[in-house]
Amino acid sequence: MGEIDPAFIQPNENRPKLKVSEADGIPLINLSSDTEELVLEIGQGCKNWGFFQVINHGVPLELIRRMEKVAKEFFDQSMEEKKLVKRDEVNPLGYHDSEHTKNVRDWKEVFDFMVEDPTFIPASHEPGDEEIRMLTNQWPQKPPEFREVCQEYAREVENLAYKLLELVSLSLGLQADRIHGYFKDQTSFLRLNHYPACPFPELALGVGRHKDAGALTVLTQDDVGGLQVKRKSDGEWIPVKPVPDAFIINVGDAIQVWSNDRYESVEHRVVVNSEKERFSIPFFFFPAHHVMIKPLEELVNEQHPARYREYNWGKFYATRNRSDYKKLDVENIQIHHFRILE
Ligand SMILES: O=C(O)CCC(=O)C(=O)O
Ligand SMILES: [Fe+2]
Repeated sequence: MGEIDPAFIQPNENRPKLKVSEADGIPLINLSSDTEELVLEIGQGCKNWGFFQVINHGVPLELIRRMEKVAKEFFDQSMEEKKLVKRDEVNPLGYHDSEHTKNVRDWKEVFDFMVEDPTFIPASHEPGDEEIRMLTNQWPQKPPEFREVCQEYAREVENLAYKLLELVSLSLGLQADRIHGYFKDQTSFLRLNHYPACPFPELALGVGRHKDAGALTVLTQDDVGGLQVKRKSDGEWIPVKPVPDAFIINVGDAIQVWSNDRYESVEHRVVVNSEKERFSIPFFFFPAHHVMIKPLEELVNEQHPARYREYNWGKFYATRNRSDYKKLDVENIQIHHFRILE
């Protein structure tokens, strides 16, 4: 490992400082507290950080262990084996190792699967193209229990995501189930991330700075650390401390728009290190492709005029994804493209 492939090199302004402050303000919330208290704490986490962690979340800990085990076993296999379930132009699901964030290659390999099988999404990002495509998962033969564990894990984390969605809705003064309907025929997916040790941790990132596009992300990480969040108060990159058995939750762009900017989708990134590999498993909670996203009426009034024009979720996501398969010279679509200027 002498030279780094230039595709991985971050532009100067995005390179990580490897010494970071130990500051910690990201709330840790005990989900077994009573609802009133939870709503308050979650509202504060969403408002102040866009991130919080939860414990006593109801996802069986032994299932998380089994999930971590099959993820590690899968990635430990030879490239030849992993490529048997490689993503391609036809099927974007399965294994891949060449994702780009903002046109720089991420130092990671991943395995993706949809929560609903099949899932329906727009065939292309082209605004005029109404064709719909059906996505189906592809599963590796090895390890043998991989598929079953992944599916069981997905159902449990999905339940947690709905519970969190209710709490977030209540914290915005909405009915608990106000946003539920948008997730019928959801386009949610799970990703297993493996960040190998990297000889150039000052030049590359596991995932470049980005915001999550969907509603919520529910992530489990191992004890290595590396996820950093851009602190709202001063723009500093703050590490999200690994807490055993906790899930890290963050608000995505869809919640920012639905909430009419009461909550913001916060930038984050993953730094890698030269000694340890790292594993993480995000669940991206995404609405159905046909959902039009716009500020919720209840949150629009004279003091808070609508800040966004409506946009179609499926097309937004298809456009965002256009640049992560191959390096493409396109601007990443962001919700600010739909912002209504005052
Ligand atoms: O691995 C992590 O901790 C976060 C990954 C992430 O932000 C993403 O995949 O969107
Ligand atoms: Fe993310």
